[in-house]
Amino acid sequence: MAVSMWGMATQPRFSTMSFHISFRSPISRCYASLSPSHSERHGIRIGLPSKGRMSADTLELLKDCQLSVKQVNPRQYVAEIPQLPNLEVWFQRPKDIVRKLLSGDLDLGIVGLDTVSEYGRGAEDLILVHEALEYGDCHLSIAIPQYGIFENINSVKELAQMPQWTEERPLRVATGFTYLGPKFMKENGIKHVLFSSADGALEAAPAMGIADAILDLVSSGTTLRENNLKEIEGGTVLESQAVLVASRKSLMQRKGVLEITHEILERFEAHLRAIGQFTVTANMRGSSAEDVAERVLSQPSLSGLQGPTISPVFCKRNGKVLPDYYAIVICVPKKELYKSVQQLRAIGGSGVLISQLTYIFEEETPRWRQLLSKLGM
Ligand SMILES: Nc1ncnc2c1ncn2[C@@H]1O[C@H](COP(=O)(O)OP(=O)(O)OP(=O)(O)O)[C@@H](O)[C@H]1O
Ligand SMILES: O=P(O)(O)OC[C@H]1O[C@H](OP(=O)(O)OP(=O)(O)O)[C@H](O)[C@@H]1O
Ligand SMILES: [Mg+2]
Repeated sequence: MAVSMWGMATQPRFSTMSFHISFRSPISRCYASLSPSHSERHGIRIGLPSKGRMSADTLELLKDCQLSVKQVNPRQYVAEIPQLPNLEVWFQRPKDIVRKLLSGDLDLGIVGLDTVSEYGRGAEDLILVHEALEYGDCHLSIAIPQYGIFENINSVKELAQMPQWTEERPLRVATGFTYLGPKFMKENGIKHVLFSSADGALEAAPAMGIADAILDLVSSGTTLRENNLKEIEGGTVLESQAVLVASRKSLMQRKGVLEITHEILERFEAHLRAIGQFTVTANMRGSSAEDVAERVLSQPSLSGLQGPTISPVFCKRNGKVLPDYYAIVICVPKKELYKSVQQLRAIGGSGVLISQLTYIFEEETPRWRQLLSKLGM
């Protein structure tokens, strides 16, 4: 057995093949005996991270989508979203959200893709409804020391080819990702690896002599740098960000889950599309709406998502109602904002008003189609 597991402290050795974490934790089994099982309960449940770096951003995303969570106090693990009265919110640790989706104790959840991949272990019952909620960005990566025998090692290939690793003395990797780690090594044909399960401050393991390398989440890279570790080419196991995940069984069988998922998905997509877009309105004189449109469209930063929308603003002159000037409305990406204002001014625009967009609803939610097709509908 090339890839195997060793315990860091007093844990016994495990081989990867025989190392299986039960999806149903003792806690969820205990809940199951106390509360109605998957088929018996009627409420629809979403699991949200109870703590950690995903927690605040998740609540903020929901709030931005007008789905504010009403939680009586931070230690209460059940809450509600008044806009979605049929939905129960349960605050759980990210890994428990995935475990409870699999055990049928939750229907929907928001966690990092890393957590879904590690604790979901490719289970068919888990469906990614939205795979890019645009926060919680990080990647799961192998890191090795910058010094000593690793000084000139810069890729996974070079790491694997080091003569130091043998069956008797394998490469020791400390990680909390005891499913994804061995899987990655196997897929990359890396022999003579021994994984140890550990959580928290993994970056200290090489300097302490406990491991040769680590496999952990990286976002800014500061922790690696501060501990004289480096990432290597080909060593990224997974790119991760927050995702909306659902139980296939719940979507297909539990009344109302599909409808609630549709509403949440529509709001998420419309909101995320709107982030970074502004509506810009301005006034412009011109002989006709077409004349104004031509001037607007001659500028590269003013073409908008669709449009521009140009409406006549009327006034009464000598008893006659006539178009006096035109109001222009366009959508502009945040990074183009100032350029757009300059271009509007250059073509005679005045009174430029800018407001942030909350939602952009398209005719159809692309991910909804994808979800239905994943469900075979
Ligand atoms: N730099 C980062 N380190 C760890 N996780 C990150 C980072 N950046 C984003 N994340 C995301 O945040 C998620 C939750 O991380 P967090 O450390 O808050 O909780 P946790 O690790 O599950 O809790 P605990 O460490 O107490 O077990 C990760 O699964 C990942 O998706
Ligand atoms: O690339 P960086 O921005 O430096 O972030 C990476 C670090 O953040 C996480 O630890 P966390 O803060 O969650 O502490 P933990 O080890 O207790 O989980 C992760 O396990 C890394 O150690
Ligand atoms: Mg952590």
